[in-house]
Amino acid sequence: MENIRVLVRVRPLNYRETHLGANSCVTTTNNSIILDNKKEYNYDHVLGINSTQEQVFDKIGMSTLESFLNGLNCCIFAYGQTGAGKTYTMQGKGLDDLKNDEIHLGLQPRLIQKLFLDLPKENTCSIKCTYLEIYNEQLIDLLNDAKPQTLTIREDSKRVYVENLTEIAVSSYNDVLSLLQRGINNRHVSATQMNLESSRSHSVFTIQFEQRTKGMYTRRSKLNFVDLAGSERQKLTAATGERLKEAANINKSLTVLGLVINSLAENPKRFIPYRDSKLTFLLRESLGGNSKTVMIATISEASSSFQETLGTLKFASRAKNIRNQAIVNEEVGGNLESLKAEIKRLKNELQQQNSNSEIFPKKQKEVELISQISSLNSQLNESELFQEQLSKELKQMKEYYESRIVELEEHNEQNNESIKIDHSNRDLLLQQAIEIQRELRHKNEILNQRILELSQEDTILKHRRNEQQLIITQLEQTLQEVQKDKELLIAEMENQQSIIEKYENQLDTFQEDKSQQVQELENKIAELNDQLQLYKDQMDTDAQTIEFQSDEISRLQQEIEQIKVELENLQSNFNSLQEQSKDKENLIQEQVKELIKYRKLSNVKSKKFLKSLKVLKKEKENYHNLEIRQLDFLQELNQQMELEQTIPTNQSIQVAVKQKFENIQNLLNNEIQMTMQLNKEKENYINLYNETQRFLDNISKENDVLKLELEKNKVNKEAVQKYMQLKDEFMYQKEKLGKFLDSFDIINQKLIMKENEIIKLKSELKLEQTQRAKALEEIDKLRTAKIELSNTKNELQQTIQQMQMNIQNELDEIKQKKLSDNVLFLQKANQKLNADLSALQKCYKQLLDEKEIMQKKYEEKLIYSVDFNKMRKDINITNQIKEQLEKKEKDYQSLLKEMELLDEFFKSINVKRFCNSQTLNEGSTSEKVKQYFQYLNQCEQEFEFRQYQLRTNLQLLNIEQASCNMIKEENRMLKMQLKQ
Ligand SMILES: Nc1ncnc2c1ncn2[C@@H]1O[C@H](COP(=O)(O)OP(=O)(O)OP(=O)(O)O)[C@@H](O)[C@H]1O
Repeated sequence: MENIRVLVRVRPLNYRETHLGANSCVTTTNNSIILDNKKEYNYDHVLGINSTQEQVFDKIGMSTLESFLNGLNCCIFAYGQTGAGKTYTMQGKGLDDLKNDEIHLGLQPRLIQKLFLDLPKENTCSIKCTYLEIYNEQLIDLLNDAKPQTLTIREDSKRVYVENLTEIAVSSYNDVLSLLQRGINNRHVSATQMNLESSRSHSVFTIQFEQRTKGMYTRRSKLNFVDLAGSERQKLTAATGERLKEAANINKSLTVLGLVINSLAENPKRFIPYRDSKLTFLLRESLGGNSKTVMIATISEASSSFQETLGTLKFASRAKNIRNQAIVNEEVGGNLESLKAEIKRLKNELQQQNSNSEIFPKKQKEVELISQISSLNSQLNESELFQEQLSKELKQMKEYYESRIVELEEHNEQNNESIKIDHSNRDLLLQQAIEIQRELRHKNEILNQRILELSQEDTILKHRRNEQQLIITQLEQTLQEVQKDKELLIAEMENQQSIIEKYENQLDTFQEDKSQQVQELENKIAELNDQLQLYKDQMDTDAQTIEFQSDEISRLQQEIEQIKVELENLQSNFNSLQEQSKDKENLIQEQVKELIKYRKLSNVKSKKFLKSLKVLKKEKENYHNLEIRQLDFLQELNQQMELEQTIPTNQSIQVAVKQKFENIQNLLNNEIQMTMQLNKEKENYINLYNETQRFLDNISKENDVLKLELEKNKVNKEAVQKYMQLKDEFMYQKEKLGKFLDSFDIINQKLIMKENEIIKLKSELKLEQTQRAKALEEIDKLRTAKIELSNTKNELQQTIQQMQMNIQNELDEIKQKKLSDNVLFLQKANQKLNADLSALQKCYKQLLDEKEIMQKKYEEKLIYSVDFNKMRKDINITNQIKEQLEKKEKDYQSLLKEMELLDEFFKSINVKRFCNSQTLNEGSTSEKVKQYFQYLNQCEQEFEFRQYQLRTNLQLLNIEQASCNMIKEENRMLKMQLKQ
């Protein structure tokens, strides 16, 4: 019996407590705590605020591990106020996110790490883990990610267990760590005012350790790590709603735990209310049962938590008084019922496994099944060997007893013979024979019984062997199914791998295509960009030209405007000139009228002129000169006319001027005619001459005017020319403008076309860009898909690798380590067995030799009793003899009496002989007495000789017995070796 060990750990003030102005209210020594109220509490271990995780492991981890490995059930549970450091002490910090710092590594991972380091080298053990939590009085499997279902606690004659709880076989520290992380992630944790990551449930992580010791002995031990939810005051935690319900349930189960601990501490024999809560029911063995239990009580040094600390310390003190009795859980394997139960359990597991789609546990189950099958196989092999050994033993014993019977028969016969031979000693021999016969009968009975027992054992063993064979075939079938499953899985995996490879190839080709497409698109885009650039450049130059041309247009428009203004001016000038020419026309008309008047007047005057012709004759020369001058003037006029005709003037002016000049010419012709007439009338016309002179003066004046007019006309002509030039220029510019406008339109159209093209290209580009974006998206998607695929592939590969590793490692390690290694082990064992077998064979040979010797002996002895039946017959005969002997016994009895009488007589005779010898010596002996004495002496010698013979026979028997014992010992040794 051993008390629960208690370790108290004090947590330093945290930020919140410091912030709220709390002080330390705890003083610690190595194994005591002194509170502010000066009360001292003593425990097995006390760790102060500066304690490390390593110290916790050193204090309780090492010893617990040692006990656990030695086959004792162990339990470590952490109790304390919420936020006092239970989880920190048990698990450590950051265990759930793989960032675990070595320093903060808790007791649990440290112990597991050490466990795998300390495991026995021979592959004779298996480790399984379970992880559950009790949340709101419901049991939840933390290792079953698929469907969180509540579990039920069951109890059988041996143990309390949780039905359908996931058990996972582990082979390394990392395996356990990942299970822990898996469970921690599934656990109910919430933030409360007291702790940001407060455990809202009690968690129980169990490691089951099974170790096969020598032969068929199996040690099974369990190690529970119980991280209790924190005891808390609702006021302090300010819990409401769901948190309040959780807190109520936590406090309720902790109260029951307290009651159980109180009851156990006070009187463990009275009723203990284990069943009042799931926690206490589950931990029944750890509290007052078959377990080495350690309690870790965590407290805060804060004065604000004084009441909670006091409560925890009192609780720990009570727990310290609980006494447990841990025993090594070792049992002999190979029990048929247990094997059957195991097979049933395995079948159930297999069924469960089949219904379970998860590959990993399936594999584990498979591995477990294989290992269990192999262990069953080995057990069966062992039992077979054992059976073989037993049958050998039986055979040997049979042989031995047969030989013994023969020997005894021989003895009997010898005795009988000796009885026959020596009638005189027959009574003695008869007695010996009776004894030997009795012994023989007894031994025979024993032998028969043993034979019966052995045959019964044999039938049982055969039956058992058949059953085991059946189990093995069933298991082999299961194994085959499992292997088929495995093959199917492998095929599926290979299929998946090929699909993945196919996908990968497709992806690669698709990627290549896409990258080619992208490349093409990029090239096209680059080309389009170049074209666009070119168009842009062209557009820029076009825009520049347009700008320039628009400048030019505006300049030309300005010029046109100016020309228009000038034209308007010219038009107005022209209009004024027209008006002037009209005026001149009127003037010429007036002059023509005047001329007509003047002609009338001259007609009138001609008469007068004729009269004065004579006067005129004189003046003829002058007139002739005048005529020449007039001709010159006419020529000049004609020239002017011609000139005027060449000048594109107003038609009406020209016509008017022409008419005027024609008129003037006609007039002049008329005048010439008239002059001619006047020549005749020259003299008459001298006056007229004067008048004409005046007229001519007038005409010269008019000519001057006309000259001026002509000059003016010249100016007009220049203006007209300029106008025409300007017009031409205008027309040219207009034409140019038109052309330019046409080209502008063409350019515009081109530009529009280009713009359309650009828009088209832009839309194409956009399309391409969207396509490209889509393609890029697709590529991205594909990349992500590829990454996902590659991740999946990697995962799958990892899973495959892991599975393969698991299969290889666990099939090659467990199957080939446990199976292969077991097989190896078995092979080794087989080799050993073979060696043993060869040794046995040698022994067997030896035994055979011995048997041969024995047989020889037997044969030798068969000379005496040919066979067992004969021997039996002999026995019957012996029995008959016995009967005879019994008859003779009576005679013998009477003889004995006679002997006694004789003895007495001998004694008396001896006395007498002594006396007589003395008397003989004295020379007074009769011859008859002497002879009688001689005979007696002979009988005595004979008797002694028989006695000696019997003694030697007895010694021989003892030697035989010793050799038998030796053989037995050897057999036992061999059996032991076989068992090993
Ligand atoms: N000995 C210690 N040294 C330093 N920090 C500690 C110690 N013990 C606990 N802590 C810190 O205190 C906080 C609360 O600890 P923890 O979660 O282990 O408390 P708990 O008792 O498990 O609480 P609950 O019952 O609410 O789950 C954590 O941040 C932890 O790191």
